[in-house]
Amino acid sequence: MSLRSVSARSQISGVAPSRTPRWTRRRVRDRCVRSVWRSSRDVSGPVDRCRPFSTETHEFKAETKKLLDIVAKSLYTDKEVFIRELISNASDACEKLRFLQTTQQVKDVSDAERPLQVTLSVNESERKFVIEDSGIGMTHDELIEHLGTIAKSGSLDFLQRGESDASKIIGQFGVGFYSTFVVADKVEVYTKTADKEKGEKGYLWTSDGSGSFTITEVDEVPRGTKIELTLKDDATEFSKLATVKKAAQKFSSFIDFPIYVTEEGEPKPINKQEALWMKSSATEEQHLEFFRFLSGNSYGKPWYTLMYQTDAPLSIKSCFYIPDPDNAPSRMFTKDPEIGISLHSRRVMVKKHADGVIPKWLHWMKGIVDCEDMPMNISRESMQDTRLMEKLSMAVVRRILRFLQQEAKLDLDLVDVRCECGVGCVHVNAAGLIEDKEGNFSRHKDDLLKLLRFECSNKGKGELISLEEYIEMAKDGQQNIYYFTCPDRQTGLSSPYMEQLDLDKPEEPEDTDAWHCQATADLCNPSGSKMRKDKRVLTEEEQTQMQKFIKSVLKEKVQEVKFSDRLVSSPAIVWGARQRLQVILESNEPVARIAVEQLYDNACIAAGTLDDPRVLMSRLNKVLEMFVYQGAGYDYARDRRVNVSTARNLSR
Ligand SMILES: Nc1ncnc2c1ncn2[C@@H]1O[C@H](COP(=O)(O)OP(=O)(O)OP(=O)(O)O)[C@@H](O)[C@H]1O
Repeated sequence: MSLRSVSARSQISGVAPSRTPRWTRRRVRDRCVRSVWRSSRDVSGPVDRCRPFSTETHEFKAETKKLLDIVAKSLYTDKEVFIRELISNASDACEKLRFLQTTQQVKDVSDAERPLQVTLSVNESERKFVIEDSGIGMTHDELIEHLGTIAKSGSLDFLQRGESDASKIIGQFGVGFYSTFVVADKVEVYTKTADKEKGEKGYLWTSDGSGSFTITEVDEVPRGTKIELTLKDDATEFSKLATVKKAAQKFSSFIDFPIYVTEEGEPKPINKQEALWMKSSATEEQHLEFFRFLSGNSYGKPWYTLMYQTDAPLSIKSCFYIPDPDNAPSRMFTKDPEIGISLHSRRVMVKKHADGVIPKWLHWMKGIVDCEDMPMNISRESMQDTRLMEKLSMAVVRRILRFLQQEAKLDLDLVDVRCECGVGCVHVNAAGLIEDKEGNFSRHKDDLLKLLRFECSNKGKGELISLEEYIEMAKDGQQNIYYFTCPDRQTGLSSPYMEQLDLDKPEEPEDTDAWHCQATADLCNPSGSKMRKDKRVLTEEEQTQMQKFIKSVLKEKVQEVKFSDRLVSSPAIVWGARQRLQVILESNEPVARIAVEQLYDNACIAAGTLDDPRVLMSRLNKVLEMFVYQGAGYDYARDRRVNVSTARNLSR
C-alpha cells in the first residue's frame, strides 16, 4: 500500500500514518539562485539577484538577539516549558490550516492527504528532540519574519524595561519558539507552506541562537513544520522518551488535534482532546490544568473561574478565568495589550485574540468563547457579522460583569486589590467606564458602576464602599453626592475643594484612584450644596476690575476668572476643566502680579495639575525677598521706604 493511501485512510479513522516523511537537505547547487536576500548580514541592503549560493545568513533583529541572549544563557529550572511552546505552535499551525481550508482561503493544499496532527520523537544517542506537524508551514519570507523577530508585545515590553531575569520572562510570557534555546545549542526547522499558491519549496532554518540564522532550500519537505533540537549537555533528559512523553501529556490534554509520541518506531497517541468549555461542568483540577494551558504558565492558579453556557440570544459555550494577581503578568499598562480570550466556533478557533468580543479593559482575563452561530470567516466589513459580534460581546461581557458583582459581594479582596496586573476591579472598572463610554456608548455603564469602590470621608481609612452602599446610608432628603478624585485620602481631606462643604455635610465618597478622575466625572454633579459665606465682600465694580487684572496676568492659562463665596480659607481654586479662578488680592500692582501667578500655581498644586514645579522656585525666592524687604520697612517693588502699616497690609 502506498503512503498516500495509508495517510488518507488514517485521516478518516484517526489512525496515525506508520511512516514518517523523509526530510533531506538539498545538495548545494552550483547554479545561480535567485533570491531577494543577500547572503551577507545586511538583509536590508540592495537586492543581489545573481550570487551563487544556496544558504543565506541573516542577523536576528536587535531585540530578538537580546532576548535570545537572556534565554540561552539562563539557568532556568522549569526547562520543559519549551515542549509546551512547541506543541502550542504546532497546534496553532494545524488550527490555522484547518481554518483557512474551511473558509476556502487556501484552495490548493500541499500534500492534501496528510492528516492534521503533531508527532514528537527522540533519539537519545544523538541527543535529539524532534517535533513535527502537518499544519500551515512557512514560506521563505514567513520564516524570516516569524522566526527572526519577537512577536510578543509583553516580552518586548519586559526587555524595554531592562528586565533580564529569564525565569520571569519565560514564566510570564513564555517566549514561544525561542524557549528552544534554553535546552538546545542547535535548532533546525524544516518547513513547507500548505498553500500551493504561495509556493511548493521547502526550507531549512538553522541557528545556534548566537545572533544569526541561515536559510537553505531543501528537497522533499512535506507540508508543515519539523523542528529538530540538538540538546545541550545539561538538557539531555529531553532526549529520553519517558521525560518527553510525560511533559507532552501534561501540555497537550486540550489540544484539538491528535498528538503522537514515536515509541519503538510506532506513533502512540497521548492526548485526550478535551475541549473543557464544551462540558457542562469540570473539576477544580481540570480547570487548573486548562487555565495553565491557556495562560502558558506552568504555575499559578485561576483566582476565579466562570463557566457560562446559554442558547439565547446566541448559542454560547464559554469558560473564563481571572488570573491570580500574584502570578499574572504585569500587562496592565501595556500599550496595546492582547486579549487573553479566544473565539471559537464549534471547537474551531476563529480568532486567537478575540477583540471585537472582549473589550481591551478585560484583556487580563483568560478563556475561550465558543459560539455556534459565528461564521468561520467572520469579517469586520460585513454589517451582519459586526452585529453578531456586538451581540455576542454584549452577552459575554454582561455575564462577566454580573459574575464579578456577585463575587465582589462575597469577597472584598476582589475589589480591594490594586495590583499591577489590573485584576483589581477598582482599576479595571474605572478604565472600563471610560473606554465603554468612548467605544461602546456606555452600554455596560450600569454594571461597571456597581463594581466601583470608594473611600468615604466619614468612614475609616482604607475602608471601601460601593455606590449602592453609599446611597443606602445617605441621609433622608440628600439630593447630591459629592466625589473627589485624589491620590490618597489625606490629600483629599486637606484639599481646598472640600472647604466649600458644610461641617454637617453628607458623607463624601473619595475616589483615591487616578483612573477614576475621568470616570467619576460622569457619575454625579456636585452642585447645590449648603455653602459657607466668606466674610469679606468686594463690590461688583471691584470684582470686575480684579477679574480683568487677574486675567491680564494669567492670560491663556485660565479661560475665565470668577469670584466665588464658597471658599473658607483658600484664596483660590482651579475649577474643573475650565480652570476658573477666584482670587482675593490687595491692590499693589507689581506685588499683585506675582501674587496672582503664585496663587494660580498653588491652586494647580492643590488640584494636582502643575506641570513643572521648578518654575515656582524663582518666584518663591522673589516672594521671600519681598517679605524680607517689607519686614525691614521697604516697598520691594518701588524700592522706597513705606510706613509700617502699608507693609503690614502688603504682607497680609
Ligand atoms: N510549527 C509552526 N508552524 C508554522 N508556523 C510556526 C510554527 N512555529 C512557529 N511559527 C510561526 O512563528 C511565529 C512565532 O512563534 P512564537 O512561538 O515565538 O510566538 P507566537 O506563537 O506567535 O506567540 P504565542 O505563543 O503567544 O501564540 C508564530 O506566530 C508562527 O507564525
